[in-house]
Amino acid sequence: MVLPDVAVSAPGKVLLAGGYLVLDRQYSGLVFALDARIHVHAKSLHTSGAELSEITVRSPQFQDAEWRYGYHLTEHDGGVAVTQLKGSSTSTLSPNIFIETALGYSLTYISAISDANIEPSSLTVLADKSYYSQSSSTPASDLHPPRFINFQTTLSKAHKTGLGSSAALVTAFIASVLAHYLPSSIFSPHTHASQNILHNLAQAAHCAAQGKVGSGFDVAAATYGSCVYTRFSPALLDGLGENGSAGFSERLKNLVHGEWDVQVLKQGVAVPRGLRLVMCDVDCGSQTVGMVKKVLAWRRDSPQEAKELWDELQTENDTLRAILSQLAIQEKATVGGLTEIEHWKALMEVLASIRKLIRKMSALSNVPIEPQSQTALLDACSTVPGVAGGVVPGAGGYDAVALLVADNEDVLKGLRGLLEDWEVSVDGTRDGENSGGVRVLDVREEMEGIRGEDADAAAYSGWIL
Ligand SMILES: Nc1ncnc2c1ncn2[C@@H]1O[C@H](COP(=O)(O)OP(=O)(O)O)[C@@H](O)[C@H]1O
Ligand SMILES: C[C@@](O)(CCOP(=O)(O)OP(=O)(O)O)CC(=O)O
Repeated sequence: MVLPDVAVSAPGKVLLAGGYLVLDRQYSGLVFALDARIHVHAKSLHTSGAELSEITVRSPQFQDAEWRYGYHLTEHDGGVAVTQLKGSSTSTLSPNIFIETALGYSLTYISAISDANIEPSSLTVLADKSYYSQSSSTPASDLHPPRFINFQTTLSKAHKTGLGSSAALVTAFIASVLAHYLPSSIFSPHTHASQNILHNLAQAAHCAAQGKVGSGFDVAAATYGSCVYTRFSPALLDGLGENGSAGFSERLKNLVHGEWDVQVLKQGVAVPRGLRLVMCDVDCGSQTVGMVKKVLAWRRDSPQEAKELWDELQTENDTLRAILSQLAIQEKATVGGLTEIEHWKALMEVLASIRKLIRKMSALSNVPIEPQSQTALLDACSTVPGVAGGVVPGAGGYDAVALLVADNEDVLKGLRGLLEDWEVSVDGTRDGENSGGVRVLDVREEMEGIRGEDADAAAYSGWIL
């Protein structure tokens, strides 16, 4: 049977409100998908016959980014095991744990639910520019710059901008493999039922590859798009075991088809017309390792203090969502009229109030969630005309700020002007040490999650072998 060429894309994310809180099912996170996407194209691989069971994955925007896998059904219902094959002249032996795990989980799921013949295939990963801070390989004067650029470095040397590349990659990759091997009556990225399957499978694979169970808001955004996210109980993944262990195939199928207590609310989540999200990447060698552990340790040690603060934060986060959604419904927020309406003031106030509570959490937990240099940056951005305010997104730290601004070019110009010579330094370090510039990323919010793409799209030509 001839299997179709397919392409699927998944968006990046920003957790605008609810960092840390979202780790607990009692609270939720307001997550926006971003229009920076990772695409995965899949097609049949016509081998010369030397290696029959082979799947090749390439990420051609990076140097040495080709991985070849052999695969076979294991004994005792252990699922489909994949093993990285020795490189050809162009392929690398350095593993890509996210791709390897996503491939093993997808093939195991396919073999558990169907008789599909897993023929050799070739997958190509293409990421939008904003995932990495590398300077573009195309001149700025180019009127029609290509969608995908050569990042001219290796994956391990590339400087990530924190948009959630591994979650978007794993989600798009699994969707692409399922869409390639399964008939569209069984899996199609647009149907709700398929999205639930994809979400569950991607969460399981992403946790396995990461070696930890986070809240999963990034995989939820990659699948469903912008939403209010209440996490799944981590216990759901208990007992799944490793790919290849006896009975893994059945356990994975049951997990993916089972009831998940995750909650994804899309209604009432919007950025109104006339407003937009802006992400700024801070190029600062910050050390954020261990921040989650430290915040959770503070919460364990001071449960009452933490509960009061988190409840207050949740209320403000809900208010932020409500203001945005009311504005979206009213659609009064035209570019010219926006600053006049009452909601604009309310939006500024709620962002300021969220920041105040986050700074309180920073102080109480002694974790630099909104460190002083980010306070200075956010304060300065908030003085630019047309900027309602901003926050440190996700876990916070020195890496990024997210702003809500009137959607027009003058505001962006104002911001770029401010940031041109701005330097953020890790608090307590000397000038120039551990410091870096700030860049407005070319991304904005987007409502949609996983998306089937045209496999023959012109943007892919030249990248697919
Ligand atoms: N474009 C890509 N091509 C291939 N692998 C990728 C790509 N983007 C991300 N990955 C995989 O995801 C890993 C990065 O994941 P991680 O460090 O968790 O970053 P993030 O916070 O962006 O998710 C990479 O080491 C690689 O395995
Ligand atoms: C602390 C958190 O609630 C949010 C972290 O959000 P980030 O967006 O900072 O995450 P990474 O992209 O994984 O670095 C942890 C979680 O929800 O898993």
